[in-house]
Amino acid sequence: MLTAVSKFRNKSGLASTTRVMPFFLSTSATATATPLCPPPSPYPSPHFRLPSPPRRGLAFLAASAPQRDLFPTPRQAMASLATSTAAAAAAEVTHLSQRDAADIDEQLMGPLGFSVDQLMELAGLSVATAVAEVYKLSEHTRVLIICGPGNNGGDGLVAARHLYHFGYKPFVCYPKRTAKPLYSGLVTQLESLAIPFVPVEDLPQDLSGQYDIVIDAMFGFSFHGTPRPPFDDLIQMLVSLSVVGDSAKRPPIVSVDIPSGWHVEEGDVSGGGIKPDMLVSLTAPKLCAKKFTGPHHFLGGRFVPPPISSKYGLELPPYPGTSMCVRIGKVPSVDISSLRENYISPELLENQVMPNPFDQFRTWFDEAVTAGLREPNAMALTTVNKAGKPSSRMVLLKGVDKQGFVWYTNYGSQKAHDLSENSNAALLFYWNEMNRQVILPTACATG
Ligand SMILES: NC(=O)C1=CN([C@@H]2O[C@H](COP(=O)(O)OP(=O)(O)OC[C@H]3O[C@@H](n4cnc5c(N)ncnc54)[C@H](OP(=O)(O)O)[C@@H]3O)[C@@H](O)[C@H]2O)[C@H](O)CC1
Ligand SMILES: [K+]
Repeated sequence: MLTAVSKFRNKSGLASTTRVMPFFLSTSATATATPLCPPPSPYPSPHFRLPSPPRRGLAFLAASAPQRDLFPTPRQAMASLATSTAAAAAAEVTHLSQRDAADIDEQLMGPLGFSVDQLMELAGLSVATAVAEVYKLSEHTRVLIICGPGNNGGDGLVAARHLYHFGYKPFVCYPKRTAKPLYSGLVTQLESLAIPFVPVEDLPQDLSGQYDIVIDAMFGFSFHGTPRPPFDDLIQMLVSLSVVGDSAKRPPIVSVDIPSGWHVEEGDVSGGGIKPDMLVSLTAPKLCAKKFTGPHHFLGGRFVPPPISSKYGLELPPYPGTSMCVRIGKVPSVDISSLRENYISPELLENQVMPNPFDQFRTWFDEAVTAGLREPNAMALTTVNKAGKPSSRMVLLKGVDKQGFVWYTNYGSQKAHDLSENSNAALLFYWNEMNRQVILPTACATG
């Protein structure tokens, strides 16, 4: 029997300690082969249910389906904040003419000292990270990248390499290869990764069965006129793909910089062009992007120096943190029931955990810190008032030892008030990235 401790601060700032009543620890981690938690069902229960308390003491759960709606990770919260901030700024984003896009390119690679390889690498990396942000590896693995003869095609080749390293399985269709060292080098890099190059004639007319994502890297801002073979047929293939009604049943189309075949400024003039699900604009969106109606519009190419921004009066959203891409435009409304993740962590058996739950907690906590998780000491504290009404909030663990878990609050807080009326409380640590959570149902007492 051990004790959890909470320290309370009074309003004058003086800390006093709250002794938490004893709680029981499971010391029965015997060598049975019973999983502590079964593999989760991929289908969430239609009913909201509070987790049933574990047998006694600390419960260590691995690979368990998290209660996402109740408990977003700090990273998710950050991402959604960045997303909504960017969406608010979307109205202000500058759209470039074809001429300005080409001018900017020339200046970057002239007086501003960039090389095309460098810019292409950053552009392709942006595309790969944007794709990975929207289309999770757990549900989209096979990526077909159709590359054109120019730099847009080069971006596609670079993206293919990064997607490979992110764990995707890329396939490249590159029918008109450009005989320059930059492009042949990119091809060699992909060949060294055994990424298949698929001839146009080997592509199935209906791409839905073989690929989970199709990346259109055929033409960018230098496209003009109407598409010539073999790109005319390839574009038609993507057009037929996008008319399949149910977007969940076909691979999404991701266009790099410009939906290929669209007029760079006017957009899909005939109305019979590609309708991409996602557009990754590079440097700044081109005028045609105003006609993009798909759910995901991202900006990539995080390399614009101030002389370019000021010369062209560029209004662009800030990139969050170290990200290579940022969402612009409307944030799509999410079908909450479709949010699920496949958990592939190994099961956790009773005979794999330490006999002393505090030792096990400390090991997992240290692993969470070492893994670089943000605020691994954040925990949900649930208290219950005398009327039996529960309330939860996030608090920070300030210490742990064999006497218990320590956090701070002041006497005036609701949690302190609840605890003074009712000593029942629960703590929950949730380390999403490690597929782990620790639950402590316990009784607290001030001291
Ligand atoms: N600063 C940036 O944002 C950067 C963007 N990058 C990417 O580069 C493209 C622009 O690349 P560019 O090489 O200038 O142009 P395209 O990729 O659009 O393609 C030009 C080739 O396409 C041929 N073409 C043009 N029209 C047609 C057509 N109707 N049918 C068939 N082929 C066509 C063209 O041949 P031509 O003989 O007609 O001249 C070229 O071979 C930009 O959009 C970004 O994706 C950089 O990677 C980094 C910097
Ligand atoms: K494109």
